[in-house]
Amino acid sequence: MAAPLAVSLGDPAGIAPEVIAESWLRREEEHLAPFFVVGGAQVLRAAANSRGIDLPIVSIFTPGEAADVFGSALPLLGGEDCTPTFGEPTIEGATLALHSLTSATALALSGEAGAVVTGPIAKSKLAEVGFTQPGQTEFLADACSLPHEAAVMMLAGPSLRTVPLTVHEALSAVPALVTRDLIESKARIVARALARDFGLPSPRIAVTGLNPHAGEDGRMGTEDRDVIVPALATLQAEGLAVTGPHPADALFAAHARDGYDVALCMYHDQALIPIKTLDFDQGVNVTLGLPIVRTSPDHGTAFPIAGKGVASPGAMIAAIRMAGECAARRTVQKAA
Ligand SMILES: NC(=O)c1ccc[n+]([C@@H]2O[C@H](COP(=O)([O-])OP(=O)(O)OC[C@H]3O[C@@H](n4cnc5c(N)ncnc54)[C@H](O)[C@@H]3O)[C@@H](O)[C@H]2O)c1
Ligand SMILES: N[C@H](C(=O)O)[C@H](O)COP(=O)(O)O
Repeated sequence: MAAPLAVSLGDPAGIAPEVIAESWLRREEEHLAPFFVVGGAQVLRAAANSRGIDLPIVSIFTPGEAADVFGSALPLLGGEDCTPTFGEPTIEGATLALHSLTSATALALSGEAGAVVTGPIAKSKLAEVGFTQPGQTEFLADACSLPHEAAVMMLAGPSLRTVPLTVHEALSAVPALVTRDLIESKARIVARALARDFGLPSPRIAVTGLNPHAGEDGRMGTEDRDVIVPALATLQAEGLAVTGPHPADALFAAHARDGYDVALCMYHDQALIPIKTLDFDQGVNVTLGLPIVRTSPDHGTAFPIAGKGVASPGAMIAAIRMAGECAARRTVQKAA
């Protein structure tokens, strides 16, 4: 049995508290592994109330107590809290979000938690309280003493998996960042992770072109011909099932998606638009390459709809489910 999952609160002014509450409410029908939340009791209660949920919360003092509580109440670890201000992010709330993320990550690293599921944070708000990384992915890399490039973001839904080669970078900076080394290193991490955590021993990796029509033989940009093609040749020589560079505009059609297990895309929106178009309410942001399991819903804080009872809990439920599945698989692997 894997250890319970640690769920970080996310920005308390966003929708994370309410979708976490809804996830606990649906724990049986959604077959969710036991989880506990780190901090934010009054925020969670207020968020639940905004959806008409009378949320039973029980404080636990160690993660090990979570499983016994989970069937009748939401286990909560840690007493840090803040005043609920739905839709209005505050410094107090950002501080709580950062402390919750830090504690949840530490519990996963110690093995007391089987995984960390991160509630969405607002990067710009967290930067005001000392968060220096581009996102939670890089925060987790630092916590695991890994270089940022070793932590690979994958978005996974029922229809599609995508990985952005470059992530939170200005579009103008992307062409220079598309290098053979980055393509080769991320493809290797993806291949290893899909074998380890997703039961795909030889995953088919479709790599997109950077330019329209994958450069049209160099007539619309040369990165595809001069950078991506050689990188793929190197990976193919190593035995990885990589193909491309594929024209990105046709790669996400239903018939095309049957031909690969994951699409390695050149930049953030090239990877995230299709997954959030096809599977928004079931999309999971999973970090590959870490010694711990980390997932997050594909959405953000959604401040404008926080506390209004309209946020879908689907992606948070999917993130918790995937974390439980990956944690259970790693527990079996360790025991073997
Ligand atoms: N997992 C994460 O930590 C994560 C993911 C994406 C964005 N963010 C952060 O969140 C903040 C807002 O980002 P954004 O506006 O680009 O993205 P967002 O996902 O917060 O919102 C995009 C749109 O989707 C809607 N939406 C989001 N989640 C929804 C849900 N569960 N149900 C119904 N509608 C939903 C929002 O109302 C909005 O219209 C930013 O600071 C960004 O950095 C965090
Ligand atoms: N790029 C992610 C998305 O749009 O879903 C989001 O910003 C989360 O990134 P981190 O998990 O690195 O914070």
